[in-house]
Amino acid sequence: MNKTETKTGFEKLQKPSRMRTVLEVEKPKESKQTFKRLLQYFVDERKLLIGLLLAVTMGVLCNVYAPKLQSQAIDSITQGAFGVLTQRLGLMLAIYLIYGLTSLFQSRLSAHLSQRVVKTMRKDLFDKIIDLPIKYVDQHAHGDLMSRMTNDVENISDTISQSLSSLVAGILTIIGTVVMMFSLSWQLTLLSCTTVLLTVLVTKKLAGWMRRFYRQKQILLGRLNAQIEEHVIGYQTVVAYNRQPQIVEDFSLTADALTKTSIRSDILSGLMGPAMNVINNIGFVIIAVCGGYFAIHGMISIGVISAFIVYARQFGRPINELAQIYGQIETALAGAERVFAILDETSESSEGSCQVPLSEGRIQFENVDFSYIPEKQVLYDFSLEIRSGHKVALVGATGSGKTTVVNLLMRFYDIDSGRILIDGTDIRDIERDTLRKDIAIVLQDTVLFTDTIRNNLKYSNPSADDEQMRKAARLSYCDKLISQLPRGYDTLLSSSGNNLSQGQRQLLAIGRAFLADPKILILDEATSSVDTRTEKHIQDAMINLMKDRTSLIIAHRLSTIQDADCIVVMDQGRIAEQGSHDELLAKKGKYYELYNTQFEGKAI
Ligand SMILES: Nc1ncnc2c1ncn2[C@@H]1O[C@H](COP(=O)(O)OP(=O)(O)OP(=O)(O)O)[C@@H](O)[C@H]1O
Repeated sequence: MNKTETKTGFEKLQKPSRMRTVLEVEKPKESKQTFKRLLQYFVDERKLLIGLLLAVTMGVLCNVYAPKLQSQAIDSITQGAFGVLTQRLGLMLAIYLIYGLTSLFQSRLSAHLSQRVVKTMRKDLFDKIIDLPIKYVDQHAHGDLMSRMTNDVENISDTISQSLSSLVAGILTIIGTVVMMFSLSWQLTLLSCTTVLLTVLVTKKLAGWMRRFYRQKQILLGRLNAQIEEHVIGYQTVVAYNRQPQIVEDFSLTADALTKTSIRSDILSGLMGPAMNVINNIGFVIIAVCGGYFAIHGMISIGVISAFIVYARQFGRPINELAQIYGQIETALAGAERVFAILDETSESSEGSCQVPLSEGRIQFENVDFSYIPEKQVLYDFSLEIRSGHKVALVGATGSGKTTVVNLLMRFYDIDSGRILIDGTDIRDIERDTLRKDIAIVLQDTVLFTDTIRNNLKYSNPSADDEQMRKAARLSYCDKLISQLPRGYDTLLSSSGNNLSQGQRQLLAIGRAFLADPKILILDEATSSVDTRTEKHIQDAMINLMKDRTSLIIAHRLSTIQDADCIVVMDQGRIAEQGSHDELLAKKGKYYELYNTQFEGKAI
């Protein structure tokens, strides 16, 4: 096997990419700390936890005491004490019955406990993801976030339900068994304990490796999910460019790496059982040889040897189980680390204490500098004043920073320096919710949800009544379109509105913005061509919507913004010029160039 073949699939896949940066940033945390945090989720369910611990303790007591009774029963046969024998057998029967009942309780309680912990964890995670700054979501593959929410949490849940009672029972059984063994023969007990040392060493080594592979496995699973998600969403583009073979190849590459890592991880967990068996058998040999020797020399009775053989098995089984559980817990901890890494991200704070609704909708950008990533500045010394009720258009080549201006006004990102004021108040002093309540945004990539048209329209204002909703639909020219649908406002949009055309979706988005009744309006003019009739409807709807509101339009076609109060021409993050359409044409500068380019039918 050459050197490359010895690498895991995971290592081979470590190609430079944006994902890689993300993966490398998340260094594993202290497992003790992760364990403590995971434990806290259980402590919060203390009633169930205490119930489970009681049931487990009861079961262990029964299990540990039964062999002693067995030893006494055997010795009573050799001594001919049949009264004692019947009594011991009766007691053993009662103990096994109680053991059966506690096992039943244990499995029920542990199922409830694990599912409740997982539910809380999923909720925390979802609340967090919903609250994360746009910046974080932008920089992380969505499939990976989903993978943490589903696979990692599921793994923690499986581990909890399978291992928690075994873990507690195992520890208690070992303690109880050692006490009982000591009460029978301290010499044999000490000899049996030599195997424990061996077990601990082997377990620690194997579990460490398992955890490493699990981490790799989950990262690859996250990447696989991200690939699937991207290609399902962008399926049309994939098919249009005949990229199916390429994406199948990319998918296979990740899937192969995942398979290799999974096989290695499975082999390791499979090794745990046989390794423990070997160690146990060594323990049996020690008891058989030394126990026989002690019995011949009259140091212990036959009953004690029989009890020791049961105890040795009882002692070995939880050690075996603990060894395997330790491996599982290690992998669950690796999953928990990935979950906690998201929980530890700083939420988008609502900062700013001002909750007073915007009064006029006057916007001022003052010497704003901004960069998404430190080494690449996007806006330079950007200053602009938009008076209340005015209509301002941002134009400029692609990548010149138009969308960025909007992102900053919405506080999706915070500026590096300068100020943005609305009605004279710095937007950092306004509570985010208050700020966003008075700003509506209509993007060219309209987002609709798999829900009824009614709920999609009311998304911006759930308390609006049907009358207001119909009025908004009328003003946004989508009432006709809705009336032609089989169930009108109750028509269910399938897969996020894919059963509507892009133009129709945009009309609904305008209707939604109407219902929000905002002071400030942001319009991202659609670049995609829709039929002329729909385009006219969209334009008329936008004109209606802009009436008496401060509007900021990201314009792609200069023909639609000639009546704007001010046109701002952006060039590489700076304002190149600004003024009315006529003023800018007269200047014969950048705008004039752009206008002529479009007039000649070329793209800007
Ligand atoms: N999330 C992001 N992270 C890093 N850089 C970004 C991000 N979004 C945009 N940029 C960069 O910022 C610059 C300005 O982008 P912006 O989207 O504001 O341009 P635009 O004028 O709106 O372009 P278009 O007309 O194509 O929509 C571009 O160089 C772009 O690569």
